[in-house]
Amino acid sequence: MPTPFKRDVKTRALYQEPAPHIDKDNPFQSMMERFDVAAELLELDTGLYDVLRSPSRIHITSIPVVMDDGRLRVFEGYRVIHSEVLGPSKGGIRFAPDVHVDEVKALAAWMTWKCAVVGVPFGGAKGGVTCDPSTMSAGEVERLTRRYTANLIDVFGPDKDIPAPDMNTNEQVMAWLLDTYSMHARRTETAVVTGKPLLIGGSEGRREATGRGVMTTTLAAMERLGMRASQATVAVQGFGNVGSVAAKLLREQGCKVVAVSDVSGGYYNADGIDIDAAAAYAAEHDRSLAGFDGAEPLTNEELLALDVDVLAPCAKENQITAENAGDVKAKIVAEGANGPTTPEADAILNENGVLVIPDILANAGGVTVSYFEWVQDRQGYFWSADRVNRRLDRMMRGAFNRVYDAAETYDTSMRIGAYVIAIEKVAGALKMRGIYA
Ligand SMILES: NC(=O)C1=CN([C@@H]2O[C@H](COP(=O)(O)OP(=O)(O)OC[C@H]3O[C@@H](n4cnc5c(N)ncnc54)[C@H](OP(=O)(O)O)[C@@H]3O)[C@@H](O)[C@H]2O)C=CC1
Ligand SMILES: O=C(O)CCC(=O)C(=O)O
Repeated sequence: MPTPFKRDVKTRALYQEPAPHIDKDNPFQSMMERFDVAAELLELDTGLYDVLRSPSRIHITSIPVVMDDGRLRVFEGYRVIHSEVLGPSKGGIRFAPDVHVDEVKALAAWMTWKCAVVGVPFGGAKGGVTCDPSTMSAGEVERLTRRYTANLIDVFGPDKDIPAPDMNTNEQVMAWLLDTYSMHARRTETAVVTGKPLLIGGSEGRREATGRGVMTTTLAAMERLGMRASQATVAVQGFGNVGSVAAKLLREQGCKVVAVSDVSGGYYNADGIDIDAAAAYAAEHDRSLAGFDGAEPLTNEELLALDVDVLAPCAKENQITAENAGDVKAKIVAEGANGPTTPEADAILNENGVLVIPDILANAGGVTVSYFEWVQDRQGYFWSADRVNRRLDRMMRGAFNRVYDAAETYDTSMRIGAYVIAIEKVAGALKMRGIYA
């Protein structure tokens, strides 16, 4: 079995004096650590370095919402546009209690690199609102979404900035966003948002696209390592849009999915979990697996340390850390989530020969089908699920191979290989557009 790429250690701080303090839980710093390694490998011009590390614009907005009990509450919302160099900016919106501006900045930059890695003609953006939707009624979430959209009406637009779903947002939230934008525009503008319902211009395959990309890249990694899907065991952390679909599709490819989890904890069955039953259970229980009896309970920490072939973290940032990376026994880590592995954990996984399919590649299926959705909306011509999935698989395979080859060429990890491809592309476009003029 070939050894995964080893060299992934930053040796000197070329670009910043003094070297920045790295707060290991700050996603933007964690993104920058990887960016620095790739920039150094590319000997990136320091001026370009400064442009690429800085978000183009950060919008922060106060969102007053009348709650069901009549009280007025004010939520804080963000939209960070990291880059528009390759096209209109693109990226999801998340609603979560721990959303903060540094997280959204990191997620926006990851969108820029992700779009460049898979080759979709978008820049990067991300949005978020600090709120806990699990404690809010549908009416409260709708009012929050509509006010957030209205406050950012000049930011969004099919040729400017195009949102999509992320954690705790879904097709319904995208439908409210579309409707609010369209009310202000005085026309129905389907291409302003992706990940919306089929009935109002959504695409076949978008809901499953991120999990599908995780499946495709995992199979490509297995082939490179000489592993067979029919003999592989898998553990998936997070059972939302990304995790549940990745689990289902890997199961369909013959893998045995022995563990899944959500915030209620992990669920383990050595004979393989019935993913359809787990998904049906979660759908009936307010999205939660709590009480699912097709498996034994285990903690999320225990799930990460299971003796499986593939570990797919599909929940949130900073799950594989310096503290637990040494316990990871999987041969492949497929990052369905954004930023699930800290830089310190990366070094440990690399040292232990684990092949990490980085987030900006593994979870890029979502934005790829979002691109297809945007194209279809603009053409007013809609594709079959089969066409969407074939094109998605082709793009994800192509991107996987380019990243794998870049990692070999630079004798580095797939993560740094992916950053190298992305930075080269965005920096090349910047130069071509004459940023220095
Ligand atoms: N949706 C998309 O198209 C894309 C999403 N991503 C990324 O994938 C990740 C998941 O997004 P998505 O599936 O859309 O989000 P969802 O909100 O649909 O699902 C998130 C899942 O993670 C679980 N979870 C949250 N915290 C933990 C934890 N500490 N331990 C275990 N499970 C946890 C949630 O559990 P519970 O439901 O119980 O809260 C839920 O099952 C995020 O990082 C997102 O940025 C990346 C690309 C595209
Ligand atoms: O589909 C999109 O436009 C973006 C999805 C997203 O937010 C992500 O890839 O992290």
